[in-house]
Amino acid sequence: MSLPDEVRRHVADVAGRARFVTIDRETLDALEPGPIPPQDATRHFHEGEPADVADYVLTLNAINFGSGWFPTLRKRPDSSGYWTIAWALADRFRDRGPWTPAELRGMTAEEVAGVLGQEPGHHLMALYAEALRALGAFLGERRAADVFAAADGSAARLARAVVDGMPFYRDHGLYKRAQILGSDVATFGIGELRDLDELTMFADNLVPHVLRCAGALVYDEDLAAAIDEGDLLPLHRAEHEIRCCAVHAVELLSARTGVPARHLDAWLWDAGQRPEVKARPRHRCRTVFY
Ligand SMILES: Nc1nc2c(c(CN[C@H]3C=C[C@H](O)[C@@H]3O)cn2[C@@H]2O[C@H](COP(=O)(O)O)[C@@H](O)[C@H]2O)c(=O)[nH]1
Repeated sequence: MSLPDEVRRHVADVAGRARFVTIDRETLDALEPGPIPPQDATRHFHEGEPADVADYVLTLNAINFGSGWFPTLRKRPDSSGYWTIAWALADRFRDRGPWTPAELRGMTAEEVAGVLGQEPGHHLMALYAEALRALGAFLGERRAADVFAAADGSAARLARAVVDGMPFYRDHGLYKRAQILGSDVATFGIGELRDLDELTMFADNLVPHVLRCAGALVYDEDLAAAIDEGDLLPLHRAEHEIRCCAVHAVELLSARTGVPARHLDAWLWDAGQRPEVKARPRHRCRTVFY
């Protein structure tokens, strides 16, 4: 079974017996997909040699997590947590190019903090350094382009490779970062992948929040109160139900509209950048998975 199919089966099972989250089918079935946003050429590194852009995509993906800590990060102007990290990394690639696998294997929290403009002692910097050291070990003497080529045109196979190769990708049942990697390889124009439409929605904390704001996901009273209070959720249980129900809801939306889940994800995630959506607290969980 392909990794995305494994996710589809898992989320349908969790959604079918969820205790804290329900999918409001009437609201979901009334949703009409919106536009996919254009690429951001300032805050993403698109302009380099293809091999360097490939290194950027994999390096960014390896640290594309930390949303549970984002309120404690120093943000760049008009930029969310993700965009702060993506932009700072893009500037590092502009100034000094990619890290070599050997440099990645020797990565320190101090160096990452320096690149990202954060406090060296911030816990997330230690996690990012650990993630980048694991990337360096996973690469060996390869470059990202070699990893993408080894996937032989399959986003599902690429996802399985990073899950097997790096512990921080083992977001079992959802595999958010492993799946968005293939989508980003396509988005950045650095590889042809033939099974992109097989990917599921990328289970972060923002897309479920957009669905909740739209009324398509309904949380039980205590869970909603905890989230609205800004409480950190423990990994799994209610947090896992939120992400699974969101992925399942997007699968239902994709089946009805014919729009691939990864495109629905891009529309919903972009909608989540709107101030009125950001003004309402979304769920926060301190994990390396998203
Ligand atoms: N579901 C989904 N989650 C996504 C993305 C992105 C950005 N990627 C796209 C952007 C342009 C390219 O097209 C990339 O594909 C980041 N995240 C997650 O969001 C969270 C942070 O959010 P905020 O606190 O607002 O920065 C964090 O867990 C981060 O991992 C996405 O696209 N979908």
